[in-house]
Amino acid sequence: MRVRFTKMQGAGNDFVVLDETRAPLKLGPAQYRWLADRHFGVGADQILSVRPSPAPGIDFEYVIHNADGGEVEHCGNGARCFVRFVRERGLTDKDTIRVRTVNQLLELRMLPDGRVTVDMGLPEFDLARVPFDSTGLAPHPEPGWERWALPVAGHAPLLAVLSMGNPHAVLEVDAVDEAPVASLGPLVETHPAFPRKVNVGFMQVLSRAAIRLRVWERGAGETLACGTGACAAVVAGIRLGRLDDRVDVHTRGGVLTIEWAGPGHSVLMTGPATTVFEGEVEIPQ
Ligand SMILES: N[C@@H](CCC[C@H](N)C(=O)O)C(=O)O
Repeated sequence: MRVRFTKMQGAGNDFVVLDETRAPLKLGPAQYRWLADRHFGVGADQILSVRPSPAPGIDFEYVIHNADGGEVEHCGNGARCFVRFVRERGLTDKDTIRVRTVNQLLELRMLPDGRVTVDMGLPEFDLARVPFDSTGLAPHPEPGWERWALPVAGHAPLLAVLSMGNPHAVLEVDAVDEAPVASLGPLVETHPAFPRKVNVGFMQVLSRAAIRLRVWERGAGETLACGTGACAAVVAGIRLGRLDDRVDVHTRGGVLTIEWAGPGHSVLMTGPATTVFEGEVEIPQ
């Protein structure tokens, strides 16, 4: 099957974007995996499929697959790339775009400088909805919240657990460059306490308005940036009393600005989104 695609990136988190606004491509998990493969396919952390409006008042629908072929709920950097994609292809000329994902309705705004602001919705702290099974684990209470010591490979990292529409665990480290992202990340990702697995953020607090962050992503491994991971880390840092309500998140691929006014408020994420190239490939069946 021959497919046209656009390669995009947001703070170094990279995507193959597919235009399904005229006709569905009907790809399966093996085909998504091939598109994401950096050796045999195009190469990407996630595949974004842009589909037509599913209902009045909503401009588009978009579907996200991780590099491992699994469908996921949310992708912050992908949402910004999605906006540039529909604008650059002339699919809309709106500055504010409403899009439905598998479990959310998002509002995205194109800024005059080319960056995009995404209303990422409300963070979810109900553990059952993350989902996180705390059976047998004792909470470590903190002023305003709690963290959880998760037994993994002889360690017990203290995790803040929440959902941004997708599941996140955030742990604080002294120096993010030395953090055990590739060794601890997959162990936490697949721990039975997270029945749908989890994205794992390693956060170094620089000041009340700046953090450094690396994320081991569920279904993709470490990426240069994770938008929902940046939101989860900042929300966790605010609830734990370490951060103010507007924070610059320094990732290995760029800076994302996250704002959260507290419970009951949506998280706002602002950052870059860039088209890298367009192409056409024959996907093996
Ligand atoms: N890179 C994304 C997150 C993509 C989905 C994630 N790996 C998951 O499985 O939930 C972002 O920018 O948020």
